[in-house]
Amino acid sequence: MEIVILAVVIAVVMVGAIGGLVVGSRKKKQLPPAKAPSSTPTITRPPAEPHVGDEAETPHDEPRRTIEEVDLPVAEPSASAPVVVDEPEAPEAPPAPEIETPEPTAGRLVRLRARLSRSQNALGKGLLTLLSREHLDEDTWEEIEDTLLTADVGVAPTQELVERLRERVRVLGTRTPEELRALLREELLALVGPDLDRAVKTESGLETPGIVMVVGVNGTGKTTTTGKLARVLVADGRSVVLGAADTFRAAAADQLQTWGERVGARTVRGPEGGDPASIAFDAVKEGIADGADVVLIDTAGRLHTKAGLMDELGKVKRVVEKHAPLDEVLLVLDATTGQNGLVQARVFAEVVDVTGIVLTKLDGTAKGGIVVAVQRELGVPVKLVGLGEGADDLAPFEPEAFVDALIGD
Ligand SMILES: Nc1nc2c(ncn2[C@@H]2O[C@H](COP(=O)(O)OP(=O)(O)OP(=O)(O)O)[C@@H](O)[C@H]2O)c(=O)[nH]1
Repeated sequence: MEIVILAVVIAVVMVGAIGGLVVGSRKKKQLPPAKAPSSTPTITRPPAEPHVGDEAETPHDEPRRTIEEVDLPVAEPSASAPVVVDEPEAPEAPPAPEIETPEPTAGRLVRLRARLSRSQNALGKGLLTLLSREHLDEDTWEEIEDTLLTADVGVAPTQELVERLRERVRVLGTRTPEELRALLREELLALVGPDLDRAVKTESGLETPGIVMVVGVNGTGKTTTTGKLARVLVADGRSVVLGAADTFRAAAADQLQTWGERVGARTVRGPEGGDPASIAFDAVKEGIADGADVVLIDTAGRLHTKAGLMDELGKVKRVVEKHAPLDEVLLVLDATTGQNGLVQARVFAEVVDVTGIVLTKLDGTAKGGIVVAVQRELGVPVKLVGLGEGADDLAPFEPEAFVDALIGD
């Protein structure tokens, strides 16, 4: 019996102890949060990377906050953390080139006449001064002749001009400056050839586009001229395809393409060092497929003395003509090279039937007389003149405006 009583007492004590424990633990959970001791670090928003001008430290009088009072820090991309972007950003496309509106071609030579000032001073003004002398003796006529030769007019045209001037001055007798100017104008104009057909032929008259090929020795300005001509045509409302058959000079195709993009003209090009004839062929094919008005083919610069290169040019022409006949073969001559240009002209004309001449860099020379000489040499008219490096510095050649620019106002 005593044992039973003892067991009951132990049981009661144990139940009481367990109950107290449970209650105690519940009480602990319900306790208000203990105030954090001052040594406990508070979790605050991680300090942002300091910027120039930021305070170096958090102000000390700012009340400390407990963990419950602090908002979770908003995740901020740090310099070291990888930035996760939902969608990979597409690489930025290069901006589409802006299509330019080229200047109208009419009257360009008049606008650019100041660029002929070097020829004007050497040729036009020089002649007027000499002709205005009171006594036109043999020495003076010789000086007049020299002036013409120095300006690259060429021997035969110079002699013809001097003959005519002598005759007319003699008939005129006393001369006023106005009369002399008019006389010189007339004679220079007759020499330049006011009646030659100088239109760049870009209309084939067939279903196919007009085809123009641009040829010449190195560095005369073929690519630049092809680009400028594309602008002239676009300004006149024509659609143009460019053929970059200059596969010799690495940058030529890029250069041509840039010219084309500026006026919205497509460029057909091939691999560097590729076959120029096949690129020219493809360009015309593309022009036909596109229904373009004109295909302009730029060719590599080649020395007229290299037979292999000249044969290649003949091949380009023949291959293009499998599509349709060429409407225009423009020979680009650098006006500053003077008489050497005439030799080039002769050889190119033999190989590819040059139909028109482009005289470039007339802005940088006193030798404007080359216009006369080269036409005489080839029997082919100067159709365009380059008067600067600007995009619209290529002008249709107008004999009147040219002579007026030479002799000044
Ligand atoms: N001042 C002046 N410079 C010009 C004229 N035409 C072309 N040029 C410059 O002449 C240089 C040669 O021109 P390009 O068009 O590259 O010559 P290219 O004949 O195609 O040269 P290659 O392909 O190497 O034979 C460039 O710096 C042009 O800007 C012009 O009328 N006046």
